[in-house]
Amino acid sequence: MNCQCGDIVTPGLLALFEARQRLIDAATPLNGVETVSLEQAPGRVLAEAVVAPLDMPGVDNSAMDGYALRLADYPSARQGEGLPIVQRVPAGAGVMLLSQGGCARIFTGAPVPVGADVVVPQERVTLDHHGHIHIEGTLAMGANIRRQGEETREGDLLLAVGEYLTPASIALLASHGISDVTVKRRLRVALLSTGDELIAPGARRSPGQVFDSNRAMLKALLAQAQCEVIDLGVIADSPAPLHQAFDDAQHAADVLMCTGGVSVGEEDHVRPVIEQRGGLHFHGVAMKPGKPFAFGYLGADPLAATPLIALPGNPVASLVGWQLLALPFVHAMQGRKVAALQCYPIKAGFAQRGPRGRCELLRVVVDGSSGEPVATLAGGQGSHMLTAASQADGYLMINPDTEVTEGSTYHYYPINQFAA
Ligand SMILES: Nc1nc2c(c(=O)[nH]1)N[C@H]1C(S)=C(S)[C@@H](COP(=O)(O)OP(=O)(O)OC[C@H]3O[C@@H](n4cnc5c(N)ncnc54)[C@H](O)[C@@H]3O)O[C@H]1N2
Ligand code: MOO
Repeated sequence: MNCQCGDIVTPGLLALFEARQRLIDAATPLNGVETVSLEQAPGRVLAEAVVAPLDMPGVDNSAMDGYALRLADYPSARQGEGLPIVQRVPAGAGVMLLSQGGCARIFTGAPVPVGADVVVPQERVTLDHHGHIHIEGTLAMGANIRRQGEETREGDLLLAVGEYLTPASIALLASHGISDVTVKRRLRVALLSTGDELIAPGARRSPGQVFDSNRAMLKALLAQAQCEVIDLGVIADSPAPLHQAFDDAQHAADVLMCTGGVSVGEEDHVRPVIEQRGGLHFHGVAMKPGKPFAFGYLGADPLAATPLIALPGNPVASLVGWQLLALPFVHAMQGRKVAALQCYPIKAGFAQRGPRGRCELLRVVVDGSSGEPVATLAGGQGSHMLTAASQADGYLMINPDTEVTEGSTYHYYPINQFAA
């Protein structure tokens, strides 16, 4: 499905998906690499391709607890006197040779003795008082044998450069005996909040003060994205401390991320300071929430400069700006393949006035209990309201100047796609 939203937007604002693409295109993948153990590897990005050092499985082995035999001996096991059990092969045993005229008791994962060409599960076998096996039903050549190299052959590509290491890919590496991998080094992100009203969670709040929830959220999101965070704390709403903090970040980090002070009021100093220390690629995206998002750089030469992402202060605007715009940029910087956005059509269980000149991401919960899934609002939709954002299953994307009518279908973006 084409996960887009309308691009006829308020003049001066960049269309959401164009902004996303410009961020991805502007990212320069990291060069540094490091070797880490599999325990440290989940979530990291492969810097070197991994090829299979050996065949998988290593030998022909049984897929069932049962009996290994020659298919040629099947008639006597079916109708005649049965087949004597001449061997026992537990998992971990070496490769044996099947004695003539007999079968081997075998267990799942154990090497199939040379000479046996079929394994019959024990549920289809009865034992007579001589200890011979008798088989129910038919047998096919090779049944229940997992062949050496049927999954991978020595030298096959297991994982390509740029793969993000999931628990399943870690298991794939471990199953091939690989204990460490070469990954991209972590992206160093300097993070700061701006705002004279901000205080730390845990402090006592006076009227007019606001707890700095954005920095807590962004630290969690950056950690989830495997970034190393350089926490520059809260910076006052005035140009001099911002200059100082940007200067520190420019030399210590791969990317600077800040939140707040990026809108148009005279207390919003982020944009002018960026312009004095480098420049802006764009400022203002046709999305609701998240409109004042800015992407710029610190340094004279845009190609050698430190990229800067300025997220809006309103907490949900900051969250959505991270998920749709900053995260793909981080992935591209990490040398990771940037996944296409996932969305699918879903019915709205409510009506509401549509957004003006911006794509709106409504925070919704999805109820599938009556058969067809229906999206309802997760709570208040103000961009300062974290309650709905914390409860939402996903976003319903509403095109600019489009009303939401109950029973109509809209693009739904599950939130869990932004977790990895
Ligand atoms: N005249 C206009 N005013 C505003 C516009 C506009 O286009 N014209 N845009 C609005 C939109 S949309 C947003 S979003 C906000 C974003 O403004 P800023 O990025 O400059 O953010 P602040 O003004 O600093 O703060 C806005 C709001 O968010 C709270 N905040 C800020 N930082 C944090 C933090 N770290 N943790 C929690 N909450 C934070 C702050 O206290 C304010 O309530 O601008 C609109 N205004
Ligand atoms: O974009 Mo603002 O984020 O609407 O509140």
